[in-house]
Amino acid sequence: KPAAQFTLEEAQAEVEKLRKQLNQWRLEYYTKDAPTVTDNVYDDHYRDLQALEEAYPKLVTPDSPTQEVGDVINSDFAKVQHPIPMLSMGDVFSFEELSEWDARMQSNVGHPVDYNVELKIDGLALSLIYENGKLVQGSTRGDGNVGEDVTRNVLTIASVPKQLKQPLSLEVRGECYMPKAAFAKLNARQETEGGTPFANPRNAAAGSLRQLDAKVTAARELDTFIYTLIEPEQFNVTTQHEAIAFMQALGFTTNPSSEVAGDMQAIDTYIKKYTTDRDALPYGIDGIVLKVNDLALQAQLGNTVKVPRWEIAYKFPPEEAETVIHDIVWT
Ligand SMILES: NC(=O)c1cnc(OC2CCCC2)nc1N
Repeated sequence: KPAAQFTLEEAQAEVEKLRKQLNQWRLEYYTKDAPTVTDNVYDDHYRDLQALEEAYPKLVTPDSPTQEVGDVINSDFAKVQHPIPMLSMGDVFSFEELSEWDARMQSNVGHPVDYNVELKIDGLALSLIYENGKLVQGSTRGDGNVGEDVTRNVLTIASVPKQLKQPLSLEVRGECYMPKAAFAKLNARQETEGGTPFANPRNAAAGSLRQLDAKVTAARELDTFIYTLIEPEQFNVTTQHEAIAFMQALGFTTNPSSEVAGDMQAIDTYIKKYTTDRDALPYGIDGIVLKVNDLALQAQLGNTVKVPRWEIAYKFPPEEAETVIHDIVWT
């Protein structure tokens, strides 16, 4: 029932129940990568707690999941400070909202803006740092400022170049994901060996990358799509589309489906294409990402505390989780 219909006592009891339940689910999700509920169930309970905390602010406690930013850091990993924060993305859930975002951008900037449109790979964010072309560090996003050092695990991922084609010192970021076929094989093996099957490829990728034993990671057939070049001006790269080509030329795996779009018509076509093609892709996507293509303009627009102003994610409606898992694992 709506938060406003709760008395303070009822709200107190409900908030405590929701907080305990959500923190238990967070623990499963972030430290054991084996959640017992789907993301939608988690999100619904989270929104109920948020509504009650808004109605009764004095019920908010520091340990409430609404007060925590980003991933829970697994203390077994060494910590890594990200020199440039790894931000998450604002997201919209309809083409209309996306068009409104675009309209605000165009009026903000005062002239037509080109976007680089990319598939939103459903994995976990990864940072890779190279010195003179040699991979020296791999890390997770963590809370955006402090992540986990997963270098040993990253060295076992075939698509991560250990040595770049040029002896450059740079940082790139991208998505670590588990291809659908690898996910099906893994869950089938989990079933036969009495392990816990993973709910979806994203959880499987997170659980596989954030393994303390790199040999386990090596067996999980993880893959990557790299999409961000840090400090591109150092390499005279001026657009996001160019940055992807530059990183591909160095040996990184980049997603072949990114393209420059000059208007919402082109973006609508892209969204329709990948809404249709989604199930046929060999990897999971949960939407598309629009980025201002001109990197100088991105820098000018800057970021809010949590998300860049120059990009937005359009999220597809959640597909029937059971159907997806059923298609992949048991047919
Ligand atoms: N999951 C993806 O495929 C994806 C995620 N993030 C980004 O961009 C970063 C750049 C700064 C904040 C988000 N691009 C993507 N394609």
